[in-house]
Amino acid sequence: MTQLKSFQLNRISPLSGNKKILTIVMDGVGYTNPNANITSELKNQKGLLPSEAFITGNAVNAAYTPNLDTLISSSLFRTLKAHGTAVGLPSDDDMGNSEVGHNALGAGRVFAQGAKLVNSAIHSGKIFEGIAWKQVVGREELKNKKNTLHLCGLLSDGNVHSHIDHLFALIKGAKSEGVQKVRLHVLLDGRDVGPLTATEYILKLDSFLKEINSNHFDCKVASGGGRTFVTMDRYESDWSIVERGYQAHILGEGRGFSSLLNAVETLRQEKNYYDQDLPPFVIIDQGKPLGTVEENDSFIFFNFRGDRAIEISRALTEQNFKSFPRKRFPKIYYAGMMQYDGDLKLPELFLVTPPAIDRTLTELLCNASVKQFACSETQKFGHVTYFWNGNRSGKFNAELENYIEIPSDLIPFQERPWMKSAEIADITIKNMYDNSFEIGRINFANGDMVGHSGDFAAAVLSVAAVDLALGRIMKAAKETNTILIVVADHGNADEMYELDKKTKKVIFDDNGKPKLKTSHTLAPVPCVIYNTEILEKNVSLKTDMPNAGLANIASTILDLAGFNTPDFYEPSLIEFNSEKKKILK
Ligand SMILES: O=C(O)[C@@H](CO)OP(=O)(O)O
Ligand SMILES: [Mn+2]
Ligand SMILES: [Mn+2]
Repeated sequence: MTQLKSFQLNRISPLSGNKKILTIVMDGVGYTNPNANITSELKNQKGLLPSEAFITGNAVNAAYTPNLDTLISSSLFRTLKAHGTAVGLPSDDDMGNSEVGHNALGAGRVFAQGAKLVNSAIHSGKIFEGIAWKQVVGREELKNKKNTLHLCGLLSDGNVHSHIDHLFALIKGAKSEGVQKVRLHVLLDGRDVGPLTATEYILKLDSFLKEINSNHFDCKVASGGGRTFVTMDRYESDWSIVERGYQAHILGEGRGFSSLLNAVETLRQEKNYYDQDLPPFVIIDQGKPLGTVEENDSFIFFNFRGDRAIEISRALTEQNFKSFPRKRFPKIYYAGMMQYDGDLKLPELFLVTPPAIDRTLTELLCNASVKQFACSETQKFGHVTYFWNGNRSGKFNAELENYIEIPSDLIPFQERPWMKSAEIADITIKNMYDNSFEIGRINFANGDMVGHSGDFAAAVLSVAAVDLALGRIMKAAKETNTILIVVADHGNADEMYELDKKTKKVIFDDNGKPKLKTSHTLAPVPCVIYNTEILEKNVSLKTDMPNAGLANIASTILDLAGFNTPDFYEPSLIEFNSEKKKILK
C-alpha cells in the first residue's frame, strides 16, 4: 500500500473558551420528505394506519421526533448523498452502508471501495495473478486432489459485504487453475437483500454449479447458516456466532441435511426464520459431512468488507486463540478477499488490495495535538473508530484519542429498540461538561440495527429513542459551548417496506400485507449544524454544492474548528459571512 506523507493542519483560529465540535451519526436514519410518495390508493389500503409515514413504512417520519424536527427546520439543514458513487460504490443503484459511509466521513474523500475494487480486479484478471492467489489456489496439492479449496462468505448480490458474482468468478478461476475439489460454506443474507430471498441465490448457485462441475471438477456446498447467527459477528460482540460457524464449516459439526436448498426449506418450515437468522447446518453425503476443513487445505473468505470478516479470519489463523475452544485447528492456507485490518495486517494474504485510506481526520487532528472523543455501543463502536480511521483498529496517538465502547445487548434489537442510546448520551454529555475533548464523534445504532429487523413498530421506537438522546445532547451543547453536526451514514429505517423502484409505491404480498424491507436504502441523509445564534447568523451553507456527500463533513468540521481545510479533502459545506477568525472567537 502506498502511503502519502502525513500532513500538518494550519490553525487560523484556536477553539477558545472550551469550544467543542461533536459529530453525531444517526446510523441508518435516511431522510425523505415526509410528504412525498403518497397516493389516495395507498391511503385506502386495508389494515393500515392512516398516517402517511405509516402507510409508506417510513419509520423516521412516523416517529415522534421533536428534536430532529427542530434541527430540520434550521437554516443550517441540508441533505447529503450517502450511496452509490458518492461513497465509492460501483453504481448509483448501490445503497450506502456503514463502512463506506464512515470511511467517507473520517477521510474527507471518496475512495473506490471494496465492491468496486474487486470488480475491477476480476475484470482485469489481476485477482488471479497476485501472490495470494498463487499461494492459496495455485497449489499442486489442490490440482492432484490431495487437498481441498474452501470458499466461505455471504451468498447474495447485496454488495455490502460480498457479491455472488465474485464467488462465481473465484470458482471459475479455481477451475482454470486446475483445482479439482472445492467446498462452499455459505452464509444466507436477508439483510442486504430481501429478508426471504435465500432461495433465489441458492437456485442461481445450483444452476451455476451444474454447469461448471465435470469429471475433473467437483464443487459442492458443505455447510452454512444465517449471517446474524453464524460466522459474521463483529467487534467481538458475541463470539458464539463465530464458534457456531467454526463448528459447521471447519469441523463439520451440526445438524445435517442433504442439500443447501433442503436445509433452508426444512428449517423455514419448522420455524418462521428470516434468512439472516437461520441456524448452522452441515451437508451430509453418505453419512459424512461433505466438506470438513483438513490439514493443508486452502481457504478463502470471499467477503470484501472487514468488520464481520475479522473474527472468523482470526479463528482460522491465530495460533494463541482464546475466544472459544476450536477443538481442532488445522494448518491451512488462508486468504481474505481483502486485507480486513490495515494495522493488524489481517489476514496476511489477500486477493485484492484494499483502498489506501490515508491522512484521515483523526490523523491530521493528532498531528495538530487536538484531543478527540469517540463513543458508541459495541455494534457500531468500530464504525466510529476502525471505519472512521480508514479501516485501522489502532490509534494514532493514545493520549489524544479517548474511545469509549458501551457493551451492546445480546438480544434481537427489535425487543429493545432504544438500545444503548441513553448510555451513549450519558457518557457523551459527561465528556462535554468535562471538556475532555475538542473534536468528537458518536454513533447511535438504533435506526440501523432495528431497521434491519424488518419490524416497523420497533423501528419507529428506535428513531424516537435517538431523538430523545439527541434532545439531551442539544441541551448540553448549549451549556458546554459545543457545536453539533448531526448526520447519518446511510438510510435504513426510512424504508421499512419494499417500494417499487419507479413509482415509489409500497409493494404488497399475496396476503395484502406490505412486503418488509430489511436492507439499507438509497435515501440521502440529513445534515445539520447546530448550536449558537452566532453560528446561524454568521455561517451559511454553500448553495453551489447540490451533490455534496458524506465526504464533505471532514472539511466542515475543520472549518468550524478554525483550521484551513486541506486541499486534498472535499470542500467544506459552509461559508462564513465575515472573517472566520472573528466569528470563531
Ligand atoms: O450489519 C451489517 O453488517 C451492515 C449490513 O450488511 O450494516 P451496516 O453497514 O449499517 O453496518
Ligand atoms: Mn450504518
Ligand atoms: Mn446496517
